[in-house]
Amino acid sequence: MDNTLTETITPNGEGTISTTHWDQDTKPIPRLQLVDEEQKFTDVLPKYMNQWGLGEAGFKYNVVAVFGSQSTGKSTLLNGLFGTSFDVMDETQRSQTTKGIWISRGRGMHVLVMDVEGTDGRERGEDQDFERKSALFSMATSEVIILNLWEHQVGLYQGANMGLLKTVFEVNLQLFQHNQSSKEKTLLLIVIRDHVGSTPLANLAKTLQNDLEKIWDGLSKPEGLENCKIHDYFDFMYTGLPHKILLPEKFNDEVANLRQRFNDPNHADFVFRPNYHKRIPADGYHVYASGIWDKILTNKDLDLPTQQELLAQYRCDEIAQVAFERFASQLQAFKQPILEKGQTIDDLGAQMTNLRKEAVDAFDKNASRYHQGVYQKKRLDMLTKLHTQLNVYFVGQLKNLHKKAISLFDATLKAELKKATYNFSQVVTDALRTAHDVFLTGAKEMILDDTDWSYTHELAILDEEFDQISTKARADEFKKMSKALSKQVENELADPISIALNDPQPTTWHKIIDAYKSTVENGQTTLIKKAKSFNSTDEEVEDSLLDLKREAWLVLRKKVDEELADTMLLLKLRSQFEEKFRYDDHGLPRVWKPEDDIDTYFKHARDDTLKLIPLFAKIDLKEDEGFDIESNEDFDFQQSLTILSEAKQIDLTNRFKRESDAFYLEAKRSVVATTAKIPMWLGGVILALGWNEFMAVIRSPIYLILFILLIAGGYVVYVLNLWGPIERVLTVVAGEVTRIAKERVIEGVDLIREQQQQQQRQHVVSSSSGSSMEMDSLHKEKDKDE
Ligand SMILES: Nc1nc2c(ncn2[C@@H]2O[C@H](COP(=O)(O)OP(=O)(O)OP(=O)(O)O)[C@@H](O)[C@H]2O)c(=O)[nH]1
Repeated sequence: MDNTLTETITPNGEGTISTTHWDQDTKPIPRLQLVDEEQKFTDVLPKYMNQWGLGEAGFKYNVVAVFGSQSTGKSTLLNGLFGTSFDVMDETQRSQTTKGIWISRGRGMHVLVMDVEGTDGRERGEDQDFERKSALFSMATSEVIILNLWEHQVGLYQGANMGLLKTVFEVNLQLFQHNQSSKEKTLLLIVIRDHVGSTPLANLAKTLQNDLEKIWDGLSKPEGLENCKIHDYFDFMYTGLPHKILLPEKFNDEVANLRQRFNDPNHADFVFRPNYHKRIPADGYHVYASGIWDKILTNKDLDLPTQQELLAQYRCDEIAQVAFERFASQLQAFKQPILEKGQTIDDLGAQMTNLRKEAVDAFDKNASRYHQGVYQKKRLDMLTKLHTQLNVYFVGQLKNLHKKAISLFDATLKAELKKATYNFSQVVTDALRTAHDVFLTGAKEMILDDTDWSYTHELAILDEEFDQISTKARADEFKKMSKALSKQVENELADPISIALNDPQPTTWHKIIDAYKSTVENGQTTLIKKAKSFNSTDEEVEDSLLDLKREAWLVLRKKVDEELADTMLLLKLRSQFEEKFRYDDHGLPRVWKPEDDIDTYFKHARDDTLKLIPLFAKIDLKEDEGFDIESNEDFDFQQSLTILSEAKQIDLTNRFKRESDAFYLEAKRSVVATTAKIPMWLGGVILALGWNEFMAVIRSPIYLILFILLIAGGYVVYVLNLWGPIERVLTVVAGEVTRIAKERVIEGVDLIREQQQQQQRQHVVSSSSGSSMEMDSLHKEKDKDE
């Protein structure tokens, strides 16, 4: 059988089967016992629905059930009408054939056909229980009920068929008692079998209709439905069929005609009107039908609309679950690792939209056919569930966008600030714009419709971080600038301070202060220029200028301290002193003569030099009246003016005095040296006394050669500067000789002592016993020796 049957949609929106496509529907159509003799509902209906090609039919299928007394040719009629293969009674047995409820599909049409066990069955005796249950089930699940009647039973108001009809009406009222506004109708197609024709069908129909209304009126109706009419719930159609056995051909022709009413939507008496449809999507039919049967079995109130709602809830949940599982599996493979690695996913928003659309479409496709209230609610639930899942990605991506924007901002700032020239505030503005764009573009792209997702909080945090980064960058740049300015100040101040302090004068400090002022002025000009690019406020600039002044002053102090460190200061004093003491007014070195008054010179020079100590001791602002630098808790200007403490000054004075004394002595000694010359006569005496020795040397060639060698050797030693090595060699040799000589002397002394001890031992042995006097003398001698 072709399961992919095409359908046409009728103007009323319902699908129906295009008969031209059913030509190949010739294979046997499987049938299924829906409810068995044990009143158990089948588990395999979904499988059969698929086999019949109705699994995906949605609303495009119809259901018809047949009702009637046992062995009234119901199965025969259904097989003839729908091409089904329900069991037909064997003429020879005449026993009940249809047990329970059977179902199959009509050949060439999307119609579920139910063959219901005949009523009044001998096999069941008086048990009317199953009749009621099967009627209830058929009414709840079918659009059209075929009622099978023998012609001769028409008018027999008290007959078995009338009991059956009463049951049908009663159960129908039960189905709608809880939802009285519902006007779902069922078509009762009454087929009069073995219609001979002597009584026109119309007359039979009229009689039957009267009977039916009588039955209806006689029903005890539920509360609220007391005045309802039979036509509120039922439409009626009547048809007659000739005797099958006696007029088989006519019977077949009429059955074929009757089939048209089920098959041709354009037929005037087409039975499957949309308002009869139970609105149960084909994929939920088994759940619905089994649920109804379950309710019937457990004797619970069977309320059709509630059943439909329950079915909708069940099926919508099922459909949502399938759609969600598919969505979840797609989502799982959806680059989660990328987000975990801190990277961003391109087009995440578009991809999430697609995934969501796919899931919602899958849900809508099947679930939209169910109860609309339930469907809409479940759809919202599903969307919430999808959004919860997707929100994880939204939040993850937002976090990574945040990181991306921060690192971009940071990197851009760093790169731009490395350049030789830049305008800080411009650099920050540009970097901020770029980073913002990256974040906002990514964040906006991810916001899905119908969500309350927002990135404003993240954006606020991001802005705060941008602010922190730019503030830090600004502070760093300012620090760098201050450092550069300090360096500049240091360089500019170094020479003037050094020069001024090496040539101490009363104006020394004035010169230094002047240098400080001009340096600070230069620095301030630079600072004001740069501060503009930092968008600094006047207050900030003011503070920075003050800082610069203090900074520069500290640099000045540092340089002064270096220049006036103890050794440096003593050096300066000594050079000043030497200048005055050792050089004359023309700057030439003084050669002291005995007549020079060294004491006076020395005193003047020393006193003048010592006067410099108080000059160096404190920065003098006499000539710079009003010069001041605002102090703060870390900086005390007045205190910074003192260079040398009192104690230090005394210490330096003493140390310098000691050093200067040396110059005095040296001067005195140089006078003595120039005065103590060797007198001329002494040369004459030496010449006279050494004349003979000189002549002896000159005359003796040996002496002369030795003398010349001695002189030459001495010259070589002098020229090659060998006196040092020679001296060391001589020292080593002398040391060695001394050592050897000492050893020899010790050896000699030991030998003599040994000989003496031997002699004494011989003397003691020969006198065998000596007097104590002798022993004493011996001991004394030994002690003496020792
Ligand atoms: N007189 C008469 N007999 C018929 C007609 N149609 C079928 N039969 C016979 O009636 C007998 C019962 O036919 P079924 O089709 O089995 O009747 P049924 O109502 O399905 O029987 P159960 O399923 O047992 O209730 C068979 O022997 C048929 O040949 C008919 O139109 N007129």
